[in-house]
Amino acid sequence: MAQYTSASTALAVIRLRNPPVNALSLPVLQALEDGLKRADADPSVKAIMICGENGKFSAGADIQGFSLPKTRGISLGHFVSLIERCEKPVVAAIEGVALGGGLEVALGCHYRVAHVKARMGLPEVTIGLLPGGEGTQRLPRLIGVPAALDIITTGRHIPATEALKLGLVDEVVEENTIEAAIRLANKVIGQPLEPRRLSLRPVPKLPNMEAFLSEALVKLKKQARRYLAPELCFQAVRAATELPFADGVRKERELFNVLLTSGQAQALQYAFFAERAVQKWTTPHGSSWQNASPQPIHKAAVIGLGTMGRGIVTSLVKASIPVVALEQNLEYLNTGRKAVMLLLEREAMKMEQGAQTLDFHNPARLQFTVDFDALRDVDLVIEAVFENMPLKKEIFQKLSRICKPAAFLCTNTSALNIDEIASATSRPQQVVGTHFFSPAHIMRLLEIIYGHHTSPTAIATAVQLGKVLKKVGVVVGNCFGFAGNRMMFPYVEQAVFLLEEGSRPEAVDQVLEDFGFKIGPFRMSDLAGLDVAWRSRKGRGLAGDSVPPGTPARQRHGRRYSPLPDLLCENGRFGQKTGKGWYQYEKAGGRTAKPDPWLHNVLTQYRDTHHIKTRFIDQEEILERCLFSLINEGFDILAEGIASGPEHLDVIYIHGYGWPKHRGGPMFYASTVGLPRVLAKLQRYSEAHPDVPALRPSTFLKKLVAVGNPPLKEWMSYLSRPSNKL
Ligand SMILES: CC(C)(COP(=O)(O)OP(=O)(O)OC[C@H]1O[C@@H](n2cnc3c(N)ncnc32)[C@H](O)[C@@H]1OP(=O)(O)O)[C@@H](O)C(=O)NCCC(=O)NCCSC(=O)/C=C/CCCCCCCCCCCCC(=O)O
Repeated sequence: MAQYTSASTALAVIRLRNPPVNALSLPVLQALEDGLKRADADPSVKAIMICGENGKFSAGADIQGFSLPKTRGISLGHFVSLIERCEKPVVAAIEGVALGGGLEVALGCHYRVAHVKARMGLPEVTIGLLPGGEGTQRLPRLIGVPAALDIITTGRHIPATEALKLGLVDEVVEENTIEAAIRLANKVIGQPLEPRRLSLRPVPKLPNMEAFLSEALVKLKKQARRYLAPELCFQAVRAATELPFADGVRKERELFNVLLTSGQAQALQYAFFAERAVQKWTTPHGSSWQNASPQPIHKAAVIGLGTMGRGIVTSLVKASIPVVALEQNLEYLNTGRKAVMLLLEREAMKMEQGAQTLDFHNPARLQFTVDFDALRDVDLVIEAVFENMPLKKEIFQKLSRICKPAAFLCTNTSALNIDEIASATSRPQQVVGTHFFSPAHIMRLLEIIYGHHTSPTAIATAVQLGKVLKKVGVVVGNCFGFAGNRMMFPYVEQAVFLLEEGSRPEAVDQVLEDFGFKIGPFRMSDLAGLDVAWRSRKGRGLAGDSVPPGTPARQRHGRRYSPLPDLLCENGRFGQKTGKGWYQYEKAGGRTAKPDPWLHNVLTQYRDTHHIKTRFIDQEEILERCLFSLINEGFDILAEGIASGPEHLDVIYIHGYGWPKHRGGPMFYASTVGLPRVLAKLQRYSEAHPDVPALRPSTFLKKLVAVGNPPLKEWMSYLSRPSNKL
């Protein structure tokens, strides 16, 4: 828990010990206190060093423990103050990470020595909290308000070199941190400790403190979208500028308790563990890390340099994987090359700020070609051409002939059948879906889709590739739209139905943006381009010439259908790219959405033509119909074994679809609303709209309500058998 030893007669060593990251549990903190008291009482001890076991200082308070009743009333500040008040110099030896409560412990120490590879930070804001171990009061006193506010409100990790520049640490070493800390401890024995006690220091003044704080608050509020923690972090830091230390600490504790009981902290902590849970993937057939080893990818290829392909190439280059980028002709290749180079230059500039370099001018690292033969020696190919099954099959047939037998063949598709694509090859076991999200070099989600024949090794290799690309890879089964888009279809469908019934794009978007989405469904469709889904609907016989004559305008296959999106496309309104879609924009490619009187007129005429009685639709109905239909689909996906748990769907939505993280993801949100309420509302909406299957409650949801609304982590145990539609 925390081991007490002595490095020499004069030096006591307290080693935090709680693998894997030395999280601060109650036993760790108790042992820390015992160690301090023992060292204080021992006259032969002249200095104390605090370090962490296994090359990691500490990743902070044990996040699992926040909700436990036994931790109520426990103050980390008490332990940090004990360190600071120590009459013998205390030196922190920081290796690996010192995060959250870990860094607060280090701030209680009189001196800090860090290894050059160590990272420090106060990431509590990312789990819905604030640094509640007096960190909001000590850090501004040490490094000033602007830097402290940045670190506390963003939660970003600071590399040791930056920490040294900021004055967060006293020394950075390249070799043995423990020895360097011992040296420093021996050097400072006998020196006055008062100036080293941060609680006694004043907060450094700024000539324009009030203006600085007001501006920072405006910025934070703009980004927060109902996410409480950044603003409360701000208030705690402001308290440090206005109040004496002890009063600031009281304020910090008060704000911490508001966050702890807000529900947002619970959602964000759930999201933290969900992200880690999905990395331990399994499939209904029993494949998992346990029985599959990823193969190394020394060289990759990307086919197609459209928007997706460009982002994927950029991601691979950033991960130092040599890439062959292939296009169908020289004209497309040159356009693609220029676009990729631009992206890489931008990325290189960003990386330079963090003292990293990006080498992409070397042809051994990035090669552009129109020749499929250049793909002979690659270990993995990612095909990223547009969503056209015959084209994808033609490419996979070619790849099957040209690539070496061990090569993995990935398809970047957002909905198409992996098995059908794999059927074009002689190695379906090596075919896997890799659904990147646009922009692919920025968005963190990677949906990894296994087909009927995909081998565990191929899945493991794709998951490992995701890790190397710094993505969150979520393994799902094969069905139309996979997990993410399949849940998105009913959401967007409801949004359009709401327009038919009387609402407007701006009203629907506003409700969902107020809920916390980055952008509502109509702004999102305009951004993505309405033509993409139109092409898909035409391909599936839902729109255009392939619709059988005599089909009612607002019905397909006996279900309600809205031709409104088709109508927009027929008028050349493809969204931002054409300057018009559900909104109007300042120009083609413009970003500022303005309500469009043209659309409002079209909606009025449309309702008249189809004899739809317009009614006022309130915010509650907008929110529930959009979200509950999406969640309902999620329950079907779980029941079919397409995703292995609700956490998977939540991670997909947080990292791929702009779901507000402080609401934990759609399935977590459903659990907070209460499944009986979700079911009751779906039943009501379904009765009002019997021709909309997406509103018909899922059998699995009904079952969970019937068994008494169990907690989310128990849901999967109510499925009688793990099944998959494959
Ligand atoms: C950067 C990381 C540290 C490491 O990243 P990586 O190498 O990629 O590894 P991971 O897969 O992320 O993590 C490995 C495993 O470790 C688990 N983990 C990581 N951090 C914690 C943590 N802080 N608590 C619990 N468990 C943690 C992780 O789940 C993995 O487990 P598994 O292998 O999947 O099973 C990265 O992990 C990271 O960023 N971690 C989070 C850092 C963070 O957010 N820190 C802030 C924590 S909040 C805090 O410090 C708040 C302080 C203020 C007030 C506190 C008041 C309460 C005081 C005492 C309460 C003590 C409760 C005690 C309960 C008890 O005794 O039982």
